[in-house]
Parts: sequence; C-alpha cells; structure tokens
Amino acid sequence: MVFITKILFFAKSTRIPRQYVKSGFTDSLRLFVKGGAGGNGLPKFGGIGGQGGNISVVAKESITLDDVFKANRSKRIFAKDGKNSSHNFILGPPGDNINIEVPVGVTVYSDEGKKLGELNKEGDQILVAKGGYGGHPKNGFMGKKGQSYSIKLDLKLIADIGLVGFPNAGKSTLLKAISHAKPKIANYPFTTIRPNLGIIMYKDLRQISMADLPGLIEGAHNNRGMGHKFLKHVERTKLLLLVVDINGFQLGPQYDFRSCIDTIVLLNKELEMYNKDLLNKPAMIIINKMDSEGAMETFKSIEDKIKNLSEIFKDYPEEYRPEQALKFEKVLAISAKENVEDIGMVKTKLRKTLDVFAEIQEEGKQEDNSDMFKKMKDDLKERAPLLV
Ligand SMILES: Nc1nc2c(ncn2[C@@H]2O[C@H](COP(=O)(O)OP(=O)(O)OP(=O)(O)O)[C@@H](O)[C@H]2O)c(=O)[nH]1
Repeated sequence: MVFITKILFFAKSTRIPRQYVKSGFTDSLRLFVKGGAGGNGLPKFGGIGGQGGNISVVAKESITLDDVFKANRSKRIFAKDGKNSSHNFILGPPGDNINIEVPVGVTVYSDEGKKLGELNKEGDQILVAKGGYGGHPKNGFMGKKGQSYSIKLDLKLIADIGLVGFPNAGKSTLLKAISHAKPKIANYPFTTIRPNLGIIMYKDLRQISMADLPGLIEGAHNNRGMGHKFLKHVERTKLLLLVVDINGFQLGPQYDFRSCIDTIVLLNKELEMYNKDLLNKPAMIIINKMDSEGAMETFKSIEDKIKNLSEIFKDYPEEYRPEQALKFEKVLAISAKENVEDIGMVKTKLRKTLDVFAEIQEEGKQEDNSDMFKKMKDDLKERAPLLV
C-alpha cells in the first residue's frame, strides 16, 4: 500500500518540462495568414453570401514552434471562402475557421512590429485574420475579401526563475543539481546553446520551473555571442538568478580577464542595455565555485560590494558603467558541483523569495523597490522552516 502510494505520489509530482525546450529550439516563426473571402449574395432572392473563415492562433501546452512549422511548411495559411448564396442555400454557408495551435508563451506581432497579443495560458486565443463579409443588399451582394497579414510568432519561455550569467559560471551544473533537467555541462564556454528548462520539486509537491540560458558576454546587447538572442526569455520570469564564478571569467587569451565583481557589474550593464525593466525584477545572485582555492577570501573582499553595487560603478569606464544597480535579495556563496547542502539551501531560499514576492504582488503593495525589499526581509524572518 505504501509502495503504491509512493508511486502515485511520484507520478503526480513529475511535471514534464514543456516540449519546446527539449528538442530543436525555434523561438520565432513568421506566417502569412489570409481569411477566407465572403461568398456572393443572390440579388434575385435577397440571398446573403457566407462569411469567409477566420484564422486564429490558440495556445496549447506540449507543442513546439517546430511542430507549427512542420504542420505548415509553406508558412502560408488560407481559411476557406464562404459559399455563394444559391437557390438551395439562400444563406450561403460560411467558410470554416482555422485555429493554429501554438505553444503557450507566444506573443503575436504584425509585420510592422505591432503587438497583437500574448498567449500565456492553454486555450488563450487571438484572431489574426478575419474572413470577409458575405455579399448582401448593402454591399451590392458582392462578397468581401478576407484580411491578409504576415504575422510573427515570438516565443518567450514562461519559467519562474531565469538563470543569467557569463559562460562557464556553472549555470547548467546548478540546474542539473537542483532539478531533474539534464543539461550539457563542459569546461568550455557556450556549452549551453539553447535554453534548458528544469523543474525544482519539493517534498510537499510544490514545483518551481527554472530556465538555464546560454551565457552572456560583454557586448551581448550588441549581438555579441548568443546570449542576447535568449535574453528575451528572462523577461517573463519572476526572479532573475545571476550565477557568477568566484574566480572570474576570461573568454580567451586575447580577451581581458574579468574578476568576479567585474562580471557582476558587466552582467548588470548587459541586462540594462537589453531592457532597463529587468533591473526592477526580483533578483538573487549565486557566487559559485566556492570550493576553489582562496575562494572564501575573495568572497569576503567583495561581499559588501555586491550588496552595494552602485558604489563601485565609478571605478569602471563609462561604457561599462550601469545607470541603475541590480538589487540582490540574497547573495549566496556556494559550490554547485561539490556541495549538496548548498543546493538544498538554494532550493529553500528560491522558494521563500518567490513566495514572498507572490504575496507582495497579490497585496499590490510594491510601490517602490526599496519598500518591497524591506517587506521581503521582514517576512522572511517571520517564516517557519519549509520542507526541502
Ligand atoms: N570547481 C567547481 N567547478 C564547477 C562548479 N560548478 C560548475 N563547475 C564546472 O564549471 C564548468 C562549467 O560549468 P557549466 O555548468 O557548464 O557552466 P555554464 O554556466 O552552464 O556554461 P555555459 O553553458 O557556457 O553557459 C564545468 O566544468 C563544471 O564542472 C563548482 O561549484 N565548482
């Protein structure tokens, strides 16, 4: 009986990561869509033509943009025309509507870049091309053409936590240790070339999703490296989790060495250059590879600086200097690879932080960031320990 309960429990708690992060990763797709034309009316009998079919996009879980492409290789989608009014059908039958199933998380843009809408949960629907009206007395019984547009489907992952960092900092190692994801890990930069999604599971069945994104590099906002292309995926995460290597980072022998604190300032700058609003998101930072020699001394020497980042901006040349500093709710020094206890601690802190922010949001009390952080700290102190 206990065994069966365990199996059922486990089955229930295993949420399968959305397919779109498992296979080939396409995160935007352009389609031409055309609503059906309206059928002609029949003046002799006052008959009205059928309306042309509409085209909508509908959000569906467990589907990828690749699937959408495979189902529509021509990338041209036409709805059926409405039928003409006839002796047999005075009211011409309408053309069938088409619903294009797309992944949850897609934003639809017109060709001119106008946002037509977001599909954030299963079943959300946006009409993208209206069918033409059927012919009737007021339009001379002539059916109208359907709307035709090019639309862009732009996928942004919806994860609770987004990992941000330079290459090789240990993001994938953390994701693997903390969740059931199996990202590729190697001791060279840019091992991660597409987002990976992991689900962090807690004993009480709570689940939190975490997305690991390809590493950013200096100048990412100018399209250096691949990080920028993927930064859009942190826009919808509830919490930014920066991961930096206590030993710093050097892209290659021909590049400057960046110390740990340099990498934090540079990440701050890259996020700001991409989208200033990201700096107002709740954020935590992990200083990783604390098992390295001399790591604790380095950490002690920079801990205060990390907590008051804006005070050291003046030490950086103007092109690297952010205007606004990231505020970290927590600064956690860990070894993602070597210390299992650290992983447990990160798990607990992430959950607490997300919970507190969710509460604050619900109460609608976040007038400004500083108040928000004060409240978070008070709340965190009051909480009882959680099951991890
Ligand atoms: N000593 C030590 N090495 C670590 C630790 N965490 C990760 N590493 C190593 O650092 C290297 C890079 O780790 P990854 O997890 O692939 O780093 P990443 O940030 O995902 O890298 P990209 O895919 O390039 O963005 C690997 O060789 C890891 O084994 C740690 O806590 N201590």
